[in-house]
Amino acid sequence: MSDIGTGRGAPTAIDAKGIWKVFGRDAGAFNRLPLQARTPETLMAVGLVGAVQDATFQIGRGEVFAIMGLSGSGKSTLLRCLTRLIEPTAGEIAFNGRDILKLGDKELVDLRRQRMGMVFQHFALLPNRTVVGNVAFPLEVQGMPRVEAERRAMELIETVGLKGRETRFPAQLSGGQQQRVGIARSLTTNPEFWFLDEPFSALDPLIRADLQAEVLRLQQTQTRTVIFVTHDLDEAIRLADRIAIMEAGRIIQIGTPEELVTQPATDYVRRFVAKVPPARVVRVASIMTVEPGPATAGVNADATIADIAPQLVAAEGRLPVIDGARQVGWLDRSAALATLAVRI
Ligand SMILES: Nc1ncnc2c1ncn2[C@@H]1O[C@H](COP(=O)(O)OP(=O)(O)OP(=O)(O)O)[C@@H](O)[C@H]1O
Repeated sequence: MSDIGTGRGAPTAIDAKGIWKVFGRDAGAFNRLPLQARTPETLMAVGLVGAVQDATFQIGRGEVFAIMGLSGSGKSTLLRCLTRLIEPTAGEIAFNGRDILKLGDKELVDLRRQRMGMVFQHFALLPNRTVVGNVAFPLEVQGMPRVEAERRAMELIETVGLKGRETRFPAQLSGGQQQRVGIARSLTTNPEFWFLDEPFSALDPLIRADLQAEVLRLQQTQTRTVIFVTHDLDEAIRLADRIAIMEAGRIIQIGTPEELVTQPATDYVRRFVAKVPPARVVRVASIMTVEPGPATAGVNADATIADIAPQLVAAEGRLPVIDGARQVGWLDRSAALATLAVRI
């Protein structure tokens, strides 16, 4: 399988270690608790809520990383800790090796303005600015002359499919269009880190699918490190290289969609992924026979079995598997068809 885009093998962009976020009247009491006493039960006994508990993970540069779980499991709190919109109670967070919890206010503002883009469920557009005025705003804040900022804004407005609506005000747009403005605005500064918190959940299914496709398209043209929160497994599978599953403040498994479906760590994860058809997540590379050969055409090692269903229908026997321009193996047609038919 290719490492590009999966973040595997890529340098670590975000390194989070032992992150806790505790809410409560005396949240400071948490840091006075001995390490072994930092359990949900003890916290509850002293009137604290462990919204995020001991989260440790790395995200590779260029990786799309989803945080998912049921309502109240701590997804938004974790995302906000990563951007320091909420200060973690304990833990370490490094971006490209630099500890962001040690940044002063000005450095943090600079980091957010120059290298982070953020999109939230509620669009938070400026009501008195037009579409182009909203999208250009982050660049103007950075000091770019208005004409230049608006020129760059126009490019992004076109990218998100809002050309022709640039002089409208937010109130004159539908929810989906407003969210597109939010997406364009979050990208004007060409951020290295893109944080999205349930960006599409207020939208109807067709617009949602359009915007998901837009995110994938943008990711192919300008690779960035993307961290997004969703409670929609379908969305996570579609967009993410890896998914972190949270339950009651803890990350209980991190894996590719295929790993979560084929090797769920707990019953909770198993129930979460129970409805996912394996063919949607199992990749050709996982079930092929490794055997280099001379073929230059065949099925892509990185494709899912569902992706190659039309080729399976037409094929006989086995299909060459291609990675880049090389044949890396063979895919047995009946083994692949079994994935389509079977639940794991
Ligand atoms: N400011 C706060 N004060 C106290 N408790 C909070 C605060 N913010 C969040 N919590 C609690 O922390 C836990 C995690 O909340 P969070 O919003 O991160 O969950 P979530 O998984 O994003 O949920 P949802 O999908 O419903 O948005 C919840 O129990 C919530 O009640």
